[in-house]
Amino acid sequence: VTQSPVWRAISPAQHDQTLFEERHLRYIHPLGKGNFGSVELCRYDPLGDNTGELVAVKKLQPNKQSTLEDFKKEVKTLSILHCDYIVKYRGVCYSTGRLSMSLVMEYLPNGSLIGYMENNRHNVTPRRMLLFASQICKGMEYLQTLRYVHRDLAARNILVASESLVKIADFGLTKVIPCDKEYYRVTQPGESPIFWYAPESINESRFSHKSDVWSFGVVLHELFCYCDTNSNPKRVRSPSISMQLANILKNNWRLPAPPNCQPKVYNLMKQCWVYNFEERPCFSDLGNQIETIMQDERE
Ligand SMILES: N#CCCn1cc(-c2nc(Nc3ccc(C4CCNCC4)cc3)nc3c2CCN3)cn1
Repeated sequence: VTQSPVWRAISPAQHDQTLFEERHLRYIHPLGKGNFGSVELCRYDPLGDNTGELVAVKKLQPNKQSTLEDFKKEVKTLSILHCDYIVKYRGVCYSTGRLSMSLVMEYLPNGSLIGYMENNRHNVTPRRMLLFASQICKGMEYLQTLRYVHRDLAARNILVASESLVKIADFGLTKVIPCDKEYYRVTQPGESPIFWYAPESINESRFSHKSDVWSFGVVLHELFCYCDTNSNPKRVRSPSISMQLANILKNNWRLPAPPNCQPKVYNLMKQCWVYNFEERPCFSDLGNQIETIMQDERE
């Protein structure tokens, strides 16, 4: 019966837009490294005439930390997220032979916020930074409605879709908070980006929407420093660094205000960095405060 014309016309495999055939996925060049994998620019060109669309493809790089299971969870997570401020899932590509798969996503031509801010330092105004911040806030608010904790909110994981739109990406560390708890405890901390971590995440590997708020404060700081890592180095490697960082945070040391940063904006950062996570604002509070500052902000 499968050979009859009716069956052939509607066989789902042919019309499953989320299934990308490896033979039509043309590699172009690398785009970056995420959690658990590298991201490459490809053209999906089934007609073979270069009219196919550009896509960003994340290939799993299995190593001690990341397994196919983790990657499948990342794919599943991204596939159910539908928000203007979150990078769009396009589908998967199963590689023949090798027991591996790739995640296919929309390609955002301007790259990550880091490179964008460094290259456009002179024409990004504080007002535009606040627009980007409010969009990240909205994306995080959406994630929170689904009980997702991103756990790796950082400028390197924010992508620039256009000069007026940014999107959250890299859900490799994202976890769902169980229904009976308000936080997620991680067993193996792995390669932790501790300079974006809240104190409870450093000390107890405890992650919640409020620890994402702390990281959002660090992203705000990165934004208002034009992602210039010289002004505030945020990636230092040493065995005792997490203990030292935990102590200075406990003693209320915080990142200094970025140069020429309005007090109202630095005040937002400091709210995100309140030691006790219960006293930190939620993303909707932050979003409202940012909108208010934007209205007061004269261009
Ligand atoms: N997040 C996260 C960490 C992992 N990661 C994700 C991407 C990614 N990049 C792009 N686009 C992209 C990236 C770089 C450039 C240039 C910048 C100048 N220098 C040369 C390269 C251009 C455009 N689009 C994407 C993605 C994922 C979904 N869509 C890259 N790294």
